[in-house]
Amino acid sequence: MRIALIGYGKMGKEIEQIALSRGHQIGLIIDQENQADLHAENLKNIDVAIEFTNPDSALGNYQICFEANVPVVSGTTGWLDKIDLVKEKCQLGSGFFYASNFSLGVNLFFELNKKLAALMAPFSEYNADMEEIHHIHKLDSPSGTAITLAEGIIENHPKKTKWIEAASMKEDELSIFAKRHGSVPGTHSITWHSDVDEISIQHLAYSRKGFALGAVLAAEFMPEKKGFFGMKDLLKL
Ligand SMILES: NC(=O)c1ccc[n+]([C@@H]2O[C@H](COP(=O)([O-])OP(=O)(O)OC[C@H]3O[C@@H](n4cnc5c(N)ncnc54)[C@H](O)[C@@H]3O)[C@@H](O)[C@H]2O)c1
Ligand SMILES: O=C(O)C1=N[C@H](C(=O)O)CCC1
Repeated sequence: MRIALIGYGKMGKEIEQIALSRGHQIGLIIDQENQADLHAENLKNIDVAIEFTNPDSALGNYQICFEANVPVVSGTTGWLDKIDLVKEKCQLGSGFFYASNFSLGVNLFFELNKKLAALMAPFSEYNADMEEIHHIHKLDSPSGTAITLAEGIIENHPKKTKWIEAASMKEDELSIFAKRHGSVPGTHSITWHSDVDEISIQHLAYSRKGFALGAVLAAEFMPEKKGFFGMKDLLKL
């Protein structure tokens, strides 16, 4: 496959290594300095674009790819307030794959988190909170992964109706504590506390390799696809 990398930062470079090792070609690399090169002519022989930039640039990049009929895999977080615009484009025939976290381990963790929340539903003596830790360069907070985890709890626990990024004493609010340290690739923990004990689950990424491999597998899934896809479609979870 010929891949366009849009965003050649920490993730773009990691994805390049995995894509080359799986026999793909990188046909185009776009970063901030040459963003004007992202246009239909340069996308002509591209099978799929992989986009990891930032919350402000993502939607514009998707639109250019959609106009050029190139499917997009994106992991950029912090832009989901505009997701309806992307879904509308997908209904009109564009192809888009999104995951707040592309790693297999995190996607298994999403399922475990939902099951634990459902198990806790009848036991009001337990209350949950969440901690996420990432590197100091991360722009968005809480992480996209933390928001997906929070949504998994809210869907499966009748008392939780919203998340907040602060300590809350309200029973219906799930507290998320976002911390930024050094070069941490991504750690997410959920703890259910009672007066007598606690149960914690944690996912800790050792590096960005798991995210990058998931993004390349998503890219391999996308050529010729139309519609909006996610990790559930890829992993059949
Ligand atoms: N879904 C996942 O599994 C996953 C994993 C890691 C990171 N992320 C997300 O991916 C995004 C990128 O992460 P990163 O660690 O690679 O960040 P990064 O800052 O290292 O890289 C982003 C790159 O995008 C470039 N850029 C900025 N504006 C651009 C534009 N208009 N066009 C093209 N390139 C542009 C920057 O110059 C930079 O090189 C973030 O939103 C992060 O939260 C998601
Ligand atoms: O390094 C980042 O930035 C990460 N972003 C994603 C998120 O916001 O959840 C995935 C983990 C790494």
